[in-house]
Amino acid sequence: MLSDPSQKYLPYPDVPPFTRTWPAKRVTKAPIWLSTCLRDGNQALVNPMSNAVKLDFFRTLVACGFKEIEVAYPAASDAEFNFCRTLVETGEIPDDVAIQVITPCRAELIERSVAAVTGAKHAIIHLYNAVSPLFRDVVFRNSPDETADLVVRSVKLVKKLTAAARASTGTKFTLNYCMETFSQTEPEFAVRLANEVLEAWGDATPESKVIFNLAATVECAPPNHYADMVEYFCQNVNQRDSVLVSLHAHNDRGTGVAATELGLLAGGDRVEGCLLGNGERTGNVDLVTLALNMYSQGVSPRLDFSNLSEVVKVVESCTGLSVPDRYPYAGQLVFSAFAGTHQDAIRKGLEKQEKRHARAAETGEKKYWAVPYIPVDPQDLGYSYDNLIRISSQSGKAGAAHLLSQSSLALELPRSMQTAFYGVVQAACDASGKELTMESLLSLFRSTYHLGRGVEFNGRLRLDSFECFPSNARYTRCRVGADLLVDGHVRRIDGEADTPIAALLDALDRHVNLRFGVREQHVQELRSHRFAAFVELAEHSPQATLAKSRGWWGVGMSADVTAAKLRAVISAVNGSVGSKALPPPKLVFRARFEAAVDARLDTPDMHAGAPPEPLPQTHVSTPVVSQF
Ligand SMILES: CC(=O)SCCNC(=O)CCNC(=O)[C@H](O)C(C)(C)COP(=O)(O)OP(=O)(O)OC[C@H]1O[C@@H](n2cnc3c(N)ncnc32)[C@H](O)[C@@H]1OP(=O)(O)O
Ligand SMILES: CC(C)C(=O)C(=O)O
Ligand SMILES: [Mg+2]
Repeated sequence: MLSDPSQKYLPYPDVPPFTRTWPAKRVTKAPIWLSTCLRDGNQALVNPMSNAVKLDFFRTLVACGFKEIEVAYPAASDAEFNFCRTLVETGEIPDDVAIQVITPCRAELIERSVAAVTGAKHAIIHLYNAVSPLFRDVVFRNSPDETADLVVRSVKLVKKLTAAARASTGTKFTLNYCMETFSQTEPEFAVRLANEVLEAWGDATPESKVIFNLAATVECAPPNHYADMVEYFCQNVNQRDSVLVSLHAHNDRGTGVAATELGLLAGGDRVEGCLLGNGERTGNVDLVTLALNMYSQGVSPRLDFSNLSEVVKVVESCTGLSVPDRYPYAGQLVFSAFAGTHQDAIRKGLEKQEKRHARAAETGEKKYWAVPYIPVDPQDLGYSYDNLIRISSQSGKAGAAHLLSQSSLALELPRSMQTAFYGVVQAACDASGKELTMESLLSLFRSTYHLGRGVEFNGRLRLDSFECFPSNARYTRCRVGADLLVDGHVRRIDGEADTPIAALLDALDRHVNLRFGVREQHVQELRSHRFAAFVELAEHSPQATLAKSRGWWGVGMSADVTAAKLRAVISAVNGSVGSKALPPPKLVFRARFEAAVDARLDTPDMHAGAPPEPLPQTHVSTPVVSQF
């Protein structure tokens, strides 16, 4: 049992009264982004990055579009200092990118930090000290006045050193003063410090602003509190138009992103954070999530994550950390649905959207994204739709049907066949307790419907070859003759009816003693002039009507539509016979039957050219011979 927290933890204090406006606002433009992956992120790693690795990371940040990058804590080590010098001296830094370095309020460390970046086109000196009561008391043992004095002295030193460096090299310097632990500091004191900094710096203007970094160094309150602190600061700091308010959230309560989003509503102009939320403890705020949250609201973040998996790879290999599967946007599983009703909605959403986009292309309207459960188009981030739907025991018929439609077979199963196949899929998933991959799904489909590799049947019954003829002069009846392999033995069968399917069923009845009726049938035109036929057969029995007796679906594919249908019949029959013993062949007066048919074909009408009526199911205007 947890102990009584009211005896141990203090809730966050109230912000002094002010006119709160942020709840009614919206973010309509991207902030200035500052990546601190190479500093705040790096200082939190078990094994900090080498300079070679940092350089790779730096290049990735530039490629993503960052214009401000914190590259080091130069006073920490020679390596950190040298990294800055390498960047400055080798021309690695694009002209439109400013590098930032951080320094505590200690004279010798400030000097080293300014020296580290002198010569760059634009450098930002990030000066920090913790200012909350706890830190003033415990770490610095300073009063508020002593704290302010330390800050003012340090700012003046930065000003002096940067002015000299600018005079000798032309480097443009910007001051970024960070109140470490800002979110736990008395709001009035934070404003006082900022105003003293503005005075000490002296020349903040709208063209050359001072940055105030308002750090939630440790996230100790809900995001609305951070937003209140930020808005209070924005409303009370002097020279607001000469100030850039920078947000620097950590994620101790898991709400770093929320705090930053609310902080932006509250007046934040700039955001500091790390790609994918690396950083001490639970990390810095994640810039990928923030940027893509903005993107999915129709606001350009002005950062490029169109190849997000590449960014993930770089971050993982540079930091040695791994991105969890459920991580927003970047995780392996975030664009995958396993649950049946989600899959159904996604499938319907994609279908409907395709039609909507086709109409929009004609009318010139915008092609908005609106797919249930998928807030952002995975293709925008460089992913395909291949993983959108994955099959497990939690999936439904729509999921398996979607996968089949996306598979190499490209089959669009009729709705009631989807339900039938779903039962098979569910049984397989239940038995294995695992995901059914696309490959396993295809092999389950092939074995269920007795489709061998390629086009061959692998059931007990197999059509080796068949002929289909019109059997009367009006083309309203046809005859099917076939070599049927039954358990490896060829039986010559033939039958007659008004469609090829019915004629084959007639032949099966006559020769194999199997009686079926057709409950449903569908034909799908596939790519490259091929057809898929789906047929549901039901056993004809004196006891049950067709509608009530058990059904078996079959599927057949061929370049010949009649062949596809007849194969579908045999596929369904194979499902029905399973391993049951087959009835012996019936005795047929074959010679007499054939003679009768031949006689009919030989009627004068046949040659006189009476206008033929199309057959109801298929056009068999000339004899079709299909070899399997
Ligand atoms: C929230 C953040 O991310 S802040 C950034 C933190 N990052 C780092 O610390 C990484 C790099 N740091 C380092 O390499 C080292 O800490 C150094 C080189 C900066 C300083 O090293 P040391 O001189 O050995 O000091 P140490 O690391 O023990 O720091 C503690 C001292 O710094 C003081 N200090 C801490 N922060 C600050 C600050 N912002 N400004 C001035 N002094 C500070 C402490 O009060 C303490 O002083 P004390 O020894 O007089 O009591
Ligand atoms: C020192 C500042 C910038 C910081 O990293 C923090 O407060 O979290
Ligand atoms: Mg930090």
